[in-house]
Amino acid sequence: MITSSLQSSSSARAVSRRGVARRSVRCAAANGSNGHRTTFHRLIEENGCLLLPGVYDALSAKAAYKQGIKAGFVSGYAVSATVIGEPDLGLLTPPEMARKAGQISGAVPTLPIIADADTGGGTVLNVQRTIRQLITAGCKGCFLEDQAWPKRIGHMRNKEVIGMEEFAAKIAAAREAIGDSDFFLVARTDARGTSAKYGLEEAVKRANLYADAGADATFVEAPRSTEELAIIGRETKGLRVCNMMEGGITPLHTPEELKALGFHMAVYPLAGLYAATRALLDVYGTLSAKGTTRDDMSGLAHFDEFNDLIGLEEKIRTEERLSVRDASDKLHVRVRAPVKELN
Ligand SMILES: C[C@@](O)(CC(=O)O)C(=O)O
Ligand SMILES: [Mg+2]
Repeated sequence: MITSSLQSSSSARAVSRRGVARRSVRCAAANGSNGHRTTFHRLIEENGCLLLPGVYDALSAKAAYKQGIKAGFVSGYAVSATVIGEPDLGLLTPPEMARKAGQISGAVPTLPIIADADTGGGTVLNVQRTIRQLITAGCKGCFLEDQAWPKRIGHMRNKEVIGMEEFAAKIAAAREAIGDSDFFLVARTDARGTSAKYGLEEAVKRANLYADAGADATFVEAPRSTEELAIIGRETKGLRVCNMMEGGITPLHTPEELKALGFHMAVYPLAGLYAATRALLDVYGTLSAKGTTRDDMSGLAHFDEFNDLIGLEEKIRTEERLSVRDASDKLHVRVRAPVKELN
């Protein structure tokens, strides 16, 4: 049976012995693991259960923000697919993720983002470098997972996890790298999905150890039923993340339903990617078959709608404010009048 007494397992004690401070249970989103309040603690407090759709580039982030989304998840699965055209099997590198996250936060600074740090890229040293790169890129948090290399998609078979103490040390390393930065650390365990080897009990045990090691929230990946979600909501400490992947193992729920089950963040990592992919397949199929889109443009954004989304008018106004037109109506950079010399 799963009970919270698992929290005092010998593994947890071993990590504490190594100097990782034991944290008290955080029922509400009041403060971060090191006592300070991050953007994501505030957002969770304001929203109860924060909806976090996946965004994978500047455009998808702009679309999400325009539709009233308050925060985004930069999905490793989606960035791997869109940047290098590869499945989410650890081929995307941490600097590639940081670069994409930086483009997103630069384009939509009003949309706080949490990036997928996957396994952190190697040892505790790689984890610290990855965290610092994500902070520099403007991210407000990350997910770090305990999968063994090579990592796999959370809802795939044949996953492996590293030792729980080894991963707790990575969480402690991440916490140290975060310092006082406004950065929310989510510890993910993939133990539930390791077929015959481990089950939900192991995943709960790991989540609690990772909370003790310094994570702001925990994320048990790939629960198989609403009953399992309820167990995670009851048996794990502190703030909890839930992954809602269309076509995955876990039944889909709204943030309100997940809140009632004890969760604080509802991630829909692939909804945008899958919607865009459907639209691309459809329009290229139409072009391939008919050679034109003129008969049906219902699946396309309108010219004006698109230009509005990416802020064309505002850029034109800025350009005009900072430029002058010559006699032939060409724009030139406005040159400041020379400062009058004082004698
Ligand atoms: C959430 C995810 O990590 C996919 C997964 O492994 O479940 C992502 O990259 O979107
Ligand atoms: Mg991922």
